[in-house]
Amino acid sequence: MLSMHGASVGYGNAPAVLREISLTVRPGRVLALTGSSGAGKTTLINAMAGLLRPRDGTVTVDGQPLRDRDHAVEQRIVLIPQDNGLAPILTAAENLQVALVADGVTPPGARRQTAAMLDLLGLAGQADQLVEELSGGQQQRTAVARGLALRGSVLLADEVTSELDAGNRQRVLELLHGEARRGAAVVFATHDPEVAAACEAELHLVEGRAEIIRD
Ligand SMILES: Nc1ncnc2c1ncn2[C@@H]1O[C@H](COP(=O)(O)OP(=O)(O)OP(=O)(O)O)[C@@H](O)[C@H]1O
Repeated sequence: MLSMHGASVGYGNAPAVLREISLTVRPGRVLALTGSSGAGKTTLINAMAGLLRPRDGTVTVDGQPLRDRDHAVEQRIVLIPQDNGLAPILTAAENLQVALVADGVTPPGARRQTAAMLDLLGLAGQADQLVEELSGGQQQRTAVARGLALRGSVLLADEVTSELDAGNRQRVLELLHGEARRGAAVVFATHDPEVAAACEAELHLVEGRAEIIRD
């Protein structure tokens, strides 16, 4: 269980972007994180991913303070970042295989799981293409495929449908809900009100504070 208690998060000496944030990310649910551009969605996701340490308050995972990104990875907190985080000079398939092997999957197992996951995202034909040669939406789906393949206990998805057409957006949304049904706690930052409305819970960021819209 990932929780924040009274957390303030910011960069350098600038005033905090987020103040007194308290939330719990529950297994089995998709929490939509909404707010206008610059409201702090990525900042909040990065704090939950262990990439940013709160100035005040705490981020805890199963009751233990989250130390850093390595600790988050150990706790199976998977991040699909806004800029996709893929290695551009590897193929789509290699990006998944490298992540799976690093996670302890055998190479043949990683190849099988990669093929199945890329197929699920409609990318079977792009498996052997370099990421830098894929379209923005194909890269975004590759990043989603990699994030899903890692089967996290917490899945943090930062604006992962922004470049997708309606059909693929729906497909990714269904897959994120599928992760929740598997038992993961899913957090999904989005600008899209329709996408947010399809999530069980919603947290809206405004002026550095978090308002619970649905819980
Ligand atoms: N690395 C950084 N250094 C300093 N300030 C930053 C950094 N990253 C973000 N910020 C600032 O933090 C605030 C929140 O940014 P953030 O990216 O979290 O918003 P967001 O809600 O994810 O926006 P968007 O929807 O446009 O992606 C902004 O004012 C931004 O300028």
